Amino acid sequence: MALPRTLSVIGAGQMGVGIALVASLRAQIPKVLLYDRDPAQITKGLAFMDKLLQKDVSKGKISEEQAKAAKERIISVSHSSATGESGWARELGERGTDMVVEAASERLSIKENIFQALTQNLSKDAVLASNTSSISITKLAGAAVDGLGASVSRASEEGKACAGRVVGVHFFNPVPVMKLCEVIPGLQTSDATLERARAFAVACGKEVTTSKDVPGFVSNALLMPFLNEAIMCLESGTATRDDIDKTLRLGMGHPMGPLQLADFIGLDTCLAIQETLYDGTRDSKYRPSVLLGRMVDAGWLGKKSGKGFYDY
Ligand SMILES: NC(=O)c1ccc[n+]([C@@H]2O[C@H](COP(=O)([O-])OP(=O)(O)OC[C@H]3O[C@@H](n4cnc5c(N)ncnc54)[C@H](O)[C@@H]3O)[C@@H](O)[C@H]2O)c1
Repeated sequence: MALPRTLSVIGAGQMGVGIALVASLRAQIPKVLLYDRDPAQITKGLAFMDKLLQKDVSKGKISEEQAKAAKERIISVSHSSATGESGWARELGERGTDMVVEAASERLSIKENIFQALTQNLSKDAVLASNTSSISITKLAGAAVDGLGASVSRASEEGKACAGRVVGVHFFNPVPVMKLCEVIPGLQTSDATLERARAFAVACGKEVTTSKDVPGFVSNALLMPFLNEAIMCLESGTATRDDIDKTLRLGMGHPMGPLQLADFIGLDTCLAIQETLYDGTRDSKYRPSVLLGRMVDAGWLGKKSGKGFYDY
């Protein structure tokens, strides 16, 4: 199965940077374009990548040359280098993008706008993948068709072909370390797109599982209620932060406690996933804890902002 020659990663947060790195270092995609609407995120992301590559070199996992080649394959694209509202998408198209992995913030409206801009600017055969943790791939595929304009219906042949190239590729955090990629077909995803997504994940060094397009997919439909229960335990004073995390670490053998894990994922991302689970199922068991909402209101987003349940 052919791998992309030019991969574009949208969003240079903790996931986008990790995906760009494994695509370059492991899958050896010749060109990996990294775009974020916030140029500071790209600068921060590239510096973090350097640190990870140097760590691999010092441990003898890769050579200096491999690290240098991996770095050279990654090209940053920022708002300042692209003009107009969709200038970034035009630039990704002009540079020959044949696969995208969208890893922007977990908000439906953000992702819908991105997918619309992608169909307006990229070649018709480019695979459009999302790293979303919970948002419906079927919905994103619908948004991609809307990008073609009001005259193209979602059920027309053109609409079906466009939606058929949208797929979920859900990597885990930290991407260079975690061995799994969950692949999610939407209702419209073609078999060829699914195979290209799987081949890409395998080339990035991952084992692949497949989940149906349900809110949270398999992974977060199981993980998020667990994290939410831990936050509710803290909220109700059942135990302290340290005792909740210690219980799971030492009693159940988890590598980190649920509150620490929520901090690592990002509390805004956890809240967004829980809201998708709750809205998508209307099942009260998925209601996000009030404390989680308040922490996000306070801007305490976990490790990435320097404060969450722990200080960083
Ligand atoms: N954090 C995790 O553990 C984890 C795991 C698997 C999947 N995900 C998913 O990956 C995606 C990214 O998560 P993250 O943890 O990297 O978030 P993050 O907050 O670290 O990064 C998100 C990035 O998206 C950028 N962004 C926002 N809107 C944009 C736009 N319109 N165009 C371009 N860039 C935009 C932001 O500037 C930011 O750099 C989300 O969909 C999330 O659910 C996260």
